[in-house]
Amino acid sequence: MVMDNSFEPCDFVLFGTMGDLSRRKLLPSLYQLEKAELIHPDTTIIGVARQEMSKEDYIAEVKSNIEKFSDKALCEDTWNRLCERLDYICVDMKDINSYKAFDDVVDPNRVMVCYLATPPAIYGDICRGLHGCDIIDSSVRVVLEKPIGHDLDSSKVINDQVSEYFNESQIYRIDHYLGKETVLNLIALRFANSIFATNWDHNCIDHVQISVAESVGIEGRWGYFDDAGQMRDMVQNHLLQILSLVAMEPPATLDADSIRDEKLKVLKALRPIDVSNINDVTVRGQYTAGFVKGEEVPGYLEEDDANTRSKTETFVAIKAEIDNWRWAGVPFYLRTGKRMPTKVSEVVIYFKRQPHNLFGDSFNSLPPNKLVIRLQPDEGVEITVMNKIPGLTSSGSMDLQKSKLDLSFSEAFSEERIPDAYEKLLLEVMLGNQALFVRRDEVEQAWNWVDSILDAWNHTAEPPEPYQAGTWGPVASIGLLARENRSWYESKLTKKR
Ligand SMILES: NC(=O)C1=CN([C@@H]2O[C@H](COP(=O)(O)OP(=O)(O)OC[C@H]3O[C@@H](n4cnc5c(N)ncnc54)[C@H](OP(=O)(O)O)[C@@H]3O)[C@@H](O)[C@H]2O)C=CC1
Ligand SMILES: O=C1O[C@H](COP(=O)(O)O)[C@@H](O)[C@H](O)[C@H]1O
Repeated sequence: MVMDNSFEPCDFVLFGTMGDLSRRKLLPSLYQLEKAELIHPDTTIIGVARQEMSKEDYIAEVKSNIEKFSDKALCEDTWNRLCERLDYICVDMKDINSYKAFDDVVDPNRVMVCYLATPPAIYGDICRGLHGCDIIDSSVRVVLEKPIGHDLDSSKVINDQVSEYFNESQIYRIDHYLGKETVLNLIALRFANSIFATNWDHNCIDHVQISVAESVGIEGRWGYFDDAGQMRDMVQNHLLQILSLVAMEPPATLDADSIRDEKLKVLKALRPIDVSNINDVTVRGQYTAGFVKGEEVPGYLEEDDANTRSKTETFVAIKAEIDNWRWAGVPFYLRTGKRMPTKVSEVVIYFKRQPHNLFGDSFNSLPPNKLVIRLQPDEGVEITVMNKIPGLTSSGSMDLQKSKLDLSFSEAFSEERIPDAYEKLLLEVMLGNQALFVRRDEVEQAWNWVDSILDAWNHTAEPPEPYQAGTWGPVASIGLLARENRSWYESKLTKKR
């Protein structure tokens, strides 16, 4: 391990340590960081929840969770080191008096990281409670989970509550897609390769597709999901972050604000969608019963705890446009949904056809160049290029064939384990690097764009279009591209099934 001066020990406090996110993602990620020897030897990890539990019981809980959610058998050596760091306190986060428990477990002279894996509605209570026991100073960092709010106004309220006690430089807003290796690779791909850097605009690119398909349904989270829908759950954050990275201008440096300034400019340039164009540029759907990977699954309205009249969308497709010099006339088609045939996230850049045909019919019948960036799974990059079919012809013409240059990360970097996004983000927050976290103005600008779409959907009062689980969404989503003589990219992962 290389530990430089920025690597300080900290008290890492995990609020909501018994919740779903902590169990499935955060605790296993801390274990992986321990395994990679990336946690400072003096760092402590303190779980906070409202149930009475001894430290020993907490440690046993954490162990069984890591065993359940890690991909490999527990490494005893790693576990022994991790469990030495663990402690637990019982706090009712809404009760200011219960924060006294912190006095016994945190050291005021060390950096404290407060990870709020709780409902956002209690972020304000937690900040007030920490302030009440006098442990907030400029060295304390607070990590906020998404979604921050339900719309622009409620997100401002939450951000204001947190900002009463923390400066923006202390606030780390998580969008876990920013911790995915392949999402980060968008920056490397664009700005470390002149073949892409110089061709990345309306002169060369016809359109862009961003698809984030999930095969899972709502995973027992009806209460949360029905209030949110796919628009708030996925588009407001993950898809708009991917879009910003694909479309942003080159940042001056890789420091946090250089990148965030450029992403913000993209979000500000998104053409508003409202009642005047909602039906032309958006499609929303809701899954009905069907089969995913051969297994029968219920429809959204038949999920546990469902309100059978819900109009919440589980699928969204949008034709987005960015009104700036670089992207004039280049549509960005976004698509995301639950209960689709397979889990796959891809960005596909469709380049324009060459202006003059030297090659006759074979040129016209082949699609122009395409760059496919596979974000997950089977992470990699694929480029479609034209080649001459080898051989002799009497006419002197050339017959073309498309071929693929396919770089699969698992083959190219076979020695490297691809870390989970949360591992990367937990490490960054311990290092105090904000580059992979979302700034307040980005969150609010994203809400601004999304709110207008949600308002327009409410105004039209039309229900989402049904689509059968295990399909690619409502038929209208095909129409969104077909009427412009385009079609959704068919992932090679779908073809493999
Ligand atoms: N789960 C996921 O996959 C994802 C979650 N998120 C976000 O992460 C956050 C946590 O989500 P998730 O883990 O699913 O939620 P859960 O409801 O599973 O967990 C929340 C935790 O907070 C605790 N809590 C709530 N109120 C209090 C209180 N007053 N005092 C003490 N503890 C309290 C709960 O304790 P108790 O068990 O006692 O109720 C629970 O352990 C949310 O902001 C969510 O939007 C973001 C992306 C994905
Ligand atoms: O934030 C969320 O993301 C997951 C999808 O994340 P992934 O890393 O598995 O692609 C989504 O299922 C969940 O509903 C949402 O809250």
